[in-house]
Amino acid sequence: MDVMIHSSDFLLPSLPSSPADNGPALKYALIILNQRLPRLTPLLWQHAQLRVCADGGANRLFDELPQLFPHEDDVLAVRNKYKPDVIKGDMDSVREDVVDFYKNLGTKILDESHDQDTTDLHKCVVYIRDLPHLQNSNLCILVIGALGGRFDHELGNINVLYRFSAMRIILLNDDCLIQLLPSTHCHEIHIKPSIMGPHCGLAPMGMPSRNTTTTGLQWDLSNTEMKFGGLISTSNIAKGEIVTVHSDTDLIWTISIKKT
Ligand SMILES: Nc1ncnc2c1ncn2[C@@H]1O[C@H](COP(=O)(O)OP(=O)(O)OP(=O)(O)O)[C@@H](O)[C@H]1O
Ligand SMILES: Cc1ncc(C[n+]2csc(CCO)c2C)c(N)n1
Repeated sequence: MDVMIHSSDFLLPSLPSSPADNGPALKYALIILNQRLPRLTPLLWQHAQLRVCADGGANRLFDELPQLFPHEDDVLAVRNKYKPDVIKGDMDSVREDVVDFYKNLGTKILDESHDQDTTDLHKCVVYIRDLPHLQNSNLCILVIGALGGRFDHELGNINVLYRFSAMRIILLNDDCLIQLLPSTHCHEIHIKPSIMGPHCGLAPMGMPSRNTTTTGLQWDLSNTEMKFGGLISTSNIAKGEIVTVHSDTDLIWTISIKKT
């Protein structure tokens, strides 16, 4: 079975010119959801080649991004600099003045109000997935605003990880990140202890796992069964710089991000 390598290079001030630890050279896309912008936003924005706002996520960019630059008194200059490539969703939350502002800067506005069966995050992931110039590239989608807040939204956001399990998608805020580890691969997770960890967790959310094995954790699993209603791994500790995971089912992996 192939090994999938996971790095957290996107949390570094600048992306390394060659990928760390034999991992693939990844390109990043950023999706901004409708919750308070994390302090990490400017860093992730800088690393991304494509920036997409999900519906009301555009209000957050417009209203809150200037607040992340308190020493910059030209609010308009900040807004002009941080122009999203696309705003997509059912458009029931983004304000008209915000749409007009970004439309004038050249942002693509994609109104999918006819679709009331998929979430705005789902719609944005489909947009990125179907972009011809990004196909076959090693793309990782970073999603901010997905954790905390309304629990139905959180469930919907996690469900997107399962629906697009072949894509690399990472949900993150200032405190932690979460991602799916598909059972199609063995996983090697590279951890930079100066910026993340040690607290971490591993859980099957779709279906029980009959067999999960890990290395590099304080409480490793060895052909262990995990299920909701039984054992799941929370408040675990990543001991070193590499954690490996192998399981018969897709698992949710989470690790804390350090305050810098
Ligand atoms: N409180 C929240 N908690 C977690 N995620 C959220 C929350 N609010 C919004 N989101 C995320 O941001 C996206 C855009 O949210 P927005 O408020 O613009 O639209 P919505 O009408 O509430 O969402 P949707 O149309 O997807 O049901 C949502 O699809 C969801 O992924
Ligand atoms: C079983 C079921 N539950 C809820 C919704 C409603 N819904 C799901 S996603 C979404 C947001 C559209 O942007 C809305 C309104 C549905 N369609 N089907």
